[in-house]
Amino acid sequence: MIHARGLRHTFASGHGKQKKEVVAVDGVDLDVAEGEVVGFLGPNGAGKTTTLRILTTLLQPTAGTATVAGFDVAKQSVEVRRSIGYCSQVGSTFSGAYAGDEVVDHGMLYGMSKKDAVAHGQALFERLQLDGLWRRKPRNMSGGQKRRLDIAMALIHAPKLVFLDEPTTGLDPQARANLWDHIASLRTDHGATVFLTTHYLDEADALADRVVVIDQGRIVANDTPENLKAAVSGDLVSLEVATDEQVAIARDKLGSISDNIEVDERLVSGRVPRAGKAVPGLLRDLESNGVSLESIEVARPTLDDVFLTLTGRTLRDAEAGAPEADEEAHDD
Ligand SMILES: Nc1ncnc2c1ncn2[C@@H]1O[C@H](COP(=O)(O)OP(=O)(O)OP(=O)(O)O)[C@@H](O)[C@H]1O
Repeated sequence: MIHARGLRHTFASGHGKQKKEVVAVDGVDLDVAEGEVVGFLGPNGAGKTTTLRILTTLLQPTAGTATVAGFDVAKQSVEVRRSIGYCSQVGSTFSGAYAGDEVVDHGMLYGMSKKDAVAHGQALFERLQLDGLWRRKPRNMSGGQKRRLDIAMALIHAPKLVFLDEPTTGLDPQARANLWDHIASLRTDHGATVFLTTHYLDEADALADRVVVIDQGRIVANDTPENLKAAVSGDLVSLEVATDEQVAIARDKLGSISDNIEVDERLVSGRVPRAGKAVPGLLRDLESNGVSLESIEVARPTLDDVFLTLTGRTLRDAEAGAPEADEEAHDD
């Protein structure tokens, strides 16, 4: 469905002597198969939106090639646009008309008859829990309803591939969880392939079969959330021992299966690959050496841990260090 090779995009930023080049996307290779849900994850300024805009033909790559739904993004933009649904980060700009009319107009733009657009639009409203809102103006809708309306617009022409740019940004936790259900149903109910950007780790984890991590314009990881977490970080095992004397023994025993032990008073912790397998043996070892535990905790790694291991920075550090976009720069 998506095949990109060596995609690169540079923006000119600043004026006169201050003029410099910002490399937003720096040699991206990407493959997305039919039926996959892929999460494109990275901190602010990593290059997610720029990549997405290239794949949806809104921006020409400075270098590299990409095909989307079998069409070349640089040479067959009309065919690409007809084959995809796109929900941008800012959402649609609504004209003040009724929600239903907006969706129908959008479908007719894609060449649908009015009758088909109304029928499909109404079915989508029902599936996306927008029933009763056909004759409501989008400006009078809640944030979650507007995002679902954006998704209805993106789906009106029944595309087989849907791009969602940060679909849940700005929503409260309940509206986010609700939208997750709808995003998951894009594949199950509509048979769509989904490519979504996010900087929420839990979102990629919950929705995506595969996570592609981008940092400073480059892909730094590409795997299932499970494999990423298992391969890179290991699980965090934290042992709380009963007495000060036991700390050294616990450090020694946990240290035999973990490389980076940390001690905080009577709490001894370290990362252990596949802790589920290693911990029973560790517990026996501790017990036979006279260590009694107050508590033990095993935490699965998060994708945040993965990012830290891959780049040496937390997602928060990475976002704080991202260069500012130049609003006046030209896109292409
Ligand atoms: N129009 C522009 N002119 C100049 N620089 C730009 C422009 N758009 C983006 N950039 C820069 O390109 C880099 C990548 O930006 P991009 O918007 O693709 O990142 P992102 O990963 O989508 O970030 P976010 O999560 O904040 O949306 C950033 O350094 C950004 O400042």
